[in-house]
Amino acid sequence: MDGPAADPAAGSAPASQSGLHGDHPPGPRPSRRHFRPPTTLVLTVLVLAVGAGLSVLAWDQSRRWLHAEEVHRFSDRAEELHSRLAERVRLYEQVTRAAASLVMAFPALGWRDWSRFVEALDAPGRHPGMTAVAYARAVPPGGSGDLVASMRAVGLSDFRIWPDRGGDRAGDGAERLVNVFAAPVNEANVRALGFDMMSDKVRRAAIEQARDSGEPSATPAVTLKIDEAAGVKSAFIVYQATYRGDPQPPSVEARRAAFTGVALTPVRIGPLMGRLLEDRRPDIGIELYDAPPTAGDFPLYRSPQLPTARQPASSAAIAITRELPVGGRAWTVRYVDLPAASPAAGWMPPAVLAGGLVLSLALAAMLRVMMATHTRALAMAQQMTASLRLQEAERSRLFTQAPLGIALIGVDGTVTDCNPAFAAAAGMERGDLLGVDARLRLADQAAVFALDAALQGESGRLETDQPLLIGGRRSHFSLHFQPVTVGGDLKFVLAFAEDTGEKRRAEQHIQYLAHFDALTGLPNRVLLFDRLAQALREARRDGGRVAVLFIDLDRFKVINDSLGHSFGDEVLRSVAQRLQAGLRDCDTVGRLGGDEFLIVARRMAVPDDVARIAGKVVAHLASPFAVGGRNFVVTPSIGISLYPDDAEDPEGLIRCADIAMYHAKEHGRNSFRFVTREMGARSRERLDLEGNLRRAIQEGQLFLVYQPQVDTLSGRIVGFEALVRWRHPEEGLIMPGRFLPVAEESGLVLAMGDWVLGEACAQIRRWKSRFSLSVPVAVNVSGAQFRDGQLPLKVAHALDINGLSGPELEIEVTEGTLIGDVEAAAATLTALKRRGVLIALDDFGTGYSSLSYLHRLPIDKLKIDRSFIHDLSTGASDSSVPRAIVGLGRSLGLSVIAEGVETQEQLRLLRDLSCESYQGFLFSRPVPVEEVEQLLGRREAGEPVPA
Ligand SMILES: Nc1nc2c(ncn2[C@@H]2O[C@@H]3COP(=O)(O)O[C@H]4[C@@H](O)[C@H](n5cnc6c(=O)[nH]c(N)nc65)O[C@@H]4COP(=O)(O)O[C@H]3[C@H]2O)c(=O)[nH]1
Repeated sequence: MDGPAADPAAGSAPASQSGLHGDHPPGPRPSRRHFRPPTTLVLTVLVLAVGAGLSVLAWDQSRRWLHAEEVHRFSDRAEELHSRLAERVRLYEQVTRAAASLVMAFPALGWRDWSRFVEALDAPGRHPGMTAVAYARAVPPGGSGDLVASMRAVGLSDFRIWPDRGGDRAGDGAERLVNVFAAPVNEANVRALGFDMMSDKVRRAAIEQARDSGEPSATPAVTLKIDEAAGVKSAFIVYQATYRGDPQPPSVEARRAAFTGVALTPVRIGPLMGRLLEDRRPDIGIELYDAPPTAGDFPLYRSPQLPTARQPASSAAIAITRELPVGGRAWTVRYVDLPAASPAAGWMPPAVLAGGLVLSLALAAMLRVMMATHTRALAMAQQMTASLRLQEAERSRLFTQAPLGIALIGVDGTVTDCNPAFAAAAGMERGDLLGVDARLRLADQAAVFALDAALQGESGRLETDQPLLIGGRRSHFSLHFQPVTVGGDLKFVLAFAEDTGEKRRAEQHIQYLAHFDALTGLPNRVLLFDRLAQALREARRDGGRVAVLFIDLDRFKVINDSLGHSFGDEVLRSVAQRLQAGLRDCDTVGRLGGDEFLIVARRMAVPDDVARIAGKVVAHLASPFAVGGRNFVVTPSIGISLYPDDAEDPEGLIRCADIAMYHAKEHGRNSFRFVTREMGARSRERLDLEGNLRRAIQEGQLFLVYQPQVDTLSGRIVGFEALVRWRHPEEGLIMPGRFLPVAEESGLVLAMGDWVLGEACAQIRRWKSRFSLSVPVAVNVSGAQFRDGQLPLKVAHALDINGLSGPELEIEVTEGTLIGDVEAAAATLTALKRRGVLIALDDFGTGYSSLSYLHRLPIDKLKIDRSFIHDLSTGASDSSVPRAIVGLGRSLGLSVIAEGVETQEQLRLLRDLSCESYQGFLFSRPVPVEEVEQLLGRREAGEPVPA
């Protein structure tokens, strides 16, 4: 039935898809060579460097661009300026030419005409720098006198030709060219009249040039005669020759021959340039040279903003040099950009640089932040990858180590993967399971249906008691099929298998424990209540009666305490068996806890039926039990309640039966009682009593009475027994028989015992001092007090604070108190004895055990229980027990006292038995302190006391 062999590799596809069963063991993967990105710092520096480089480039480019722009702008301005300068110079030439034309047109032109002509021209006003428009007449050799005469004739009386060249320069025959007209008329111009132009070499050259060319001709830079006093050199003079006859003779010779003089216009270059530049911002500087300048040349003009020749010109300064034709000369004009004066976008390159640098910095900072973010993201990604790997490994581990069986079943129904838990649940090897067709191998048909449904896309669960797979081991399994789809397509089915067999058994056990008593196997309180409720429902329906029998084992606590708990447990098991044996099937016996059992008896017709059952229980338990090699009898006290007579619900019935059980116990044990109305009331009273007793101890409502103990022969008082009483504020005197059981059950007996001990010792001290009391006073100590472990300490304390040495006090313990743990009892008694107190064994003869332990205990006195004394007088039994006790005491060296002696007859018999002392109503009832004191007083006085 293994089916076709499946390809395990193909089969494991879903597993690898799901990643449940990874091939790789968890742990670090083989390391790979990773591209290590440049560090953030390197990249940042790189970006910063590139950014700075680009910024510098941009700065340089913008600087160049600005420069080009500036050059362009500057050359425009320079060209414009140059053309204006050229225009102005041309105007000077025209004015000169016009003046020459005037002379040629009117050779007889007078001084006044000239002046009018110049005024009309408004030469100095319209032509800045032009100081005058003048005319110098050629004076042939020897002609100077005529000229002077003619000039003086027209009113220029001071006219003379100057400089004096020594009468036509020693007859050099040189032609003179004398300034005859100069307008406007002013002092300077008039002073210049008569000047012989030819006397100056520079001027003569220009004049000859003008004469020979017929064109305007200019001098190089000269100092005008009018400026000589000031020494200003920067001026030039434009000359235009005048001819006789033909205004423009055709040849040089003709021109020389016809030459009559020159019109001239002296021009100061400063004003000329000043006017030229005055409407401009000082953004351009001009240097004017008479010829192409060579190093060290002094310019005709230099703008004041320009550095002087001594100051080095900025190499960066933009300059253009142009040639300017001036009266046949070629001036050189150098235009220089004045960057300081130019507010052009000089800020731009630094701004570009600064901006670029700032941008680079910002970029670098941004990059740094981005890189940091990137690094963080990378770290996070690595962390996530690591955690994903861890998860994957965890999942894989989970799959393999999961206690839940998990299998992956492919769409064709074959097992493609499974974990060890699934294989274990199936009882097969994992390898044998892979490739198996699950639908053919599932043992439970319901599981096959569920798997089919899962392969159709429907999940399903089921529980099965059959093996998981055919041939597998049997248990109880919980199966769950879960289809896994991706995008609506079924990929595989997950099968979860849990072996719940163990769990089920545990649950069943818990269920059992929840309803059955682990010790006896009987139904426990829960199940008892359930059965009782069920029985009540049935009785309600059928009208029958249900009886509840509350069984408590008499003195079981003593058995348990004295013989050990395992012994007690054995007794309880034996009791349980006997109780069960005697009942009908329809009845239920259960254990409520401790030594309490409950019987629920159904279909009771009359109370007698119940009584019969109770009687049977008593009878069944009557025969002795043999446990741990001992034979002993366990008697029950049974309380009975009936439905519907006493109560209608389980709680009520059990409470009633409980109350009745207490009554059975109080009235002789080993018996049963039906509950009565009065019993309920008493049970409530019991509860009230506990509360009141608590208050009584605190509020001092307790007091002690003392019963004398008397010598049987002499009748002398040999001691007293202190007995506690309760004076209830409303109910009056309450005897210990009523409140002691409550005190013992509630634990109040400890506080009460402390009080009794303290009070008795205090009383002894008082009597000792007042009556020289020499007999002991006995105090009863309950079992709880005795087992408390504190008794020797408490006794010592009570003695100490009252200054008692010990023998004044006698401690009475019952035989039952001692037999539980003889060793411990012996230790406590020894401790008491060591403190000097006397020990009396109360109720002696009623105990269970043999008297063998007596010699091991430090006891002083045996008290014969009063039931034996009572029986003595009634003749109910012989005197063998008191006799034996007296004999025992004697043989052990113990004194013996009889309790409850009421009659002379009893006293007589005791004397016969040689019992030393007695106490009882015959001599005195327990009496209050005052009465004791009367007795003591009389005795001290030597009076006889009643005997
Ligand atoms: N019928 C009859 N009874 C006689 C006669 N002579 C004495 N009795 C009574 O017998 C009881 C003697 O005390 P018990 O055996 O120690 O029995 C005591 C004792 O076991 C317990 N008890 C009393 N006082 C204390 C106490 O202070 N502490 C403790 N732990 N138990 C106490 O209560 C029990 C009952 O005490 P009481 O009611 O005082 O009852 C007393 C006393 O009144 C007699 O001639 N005839």
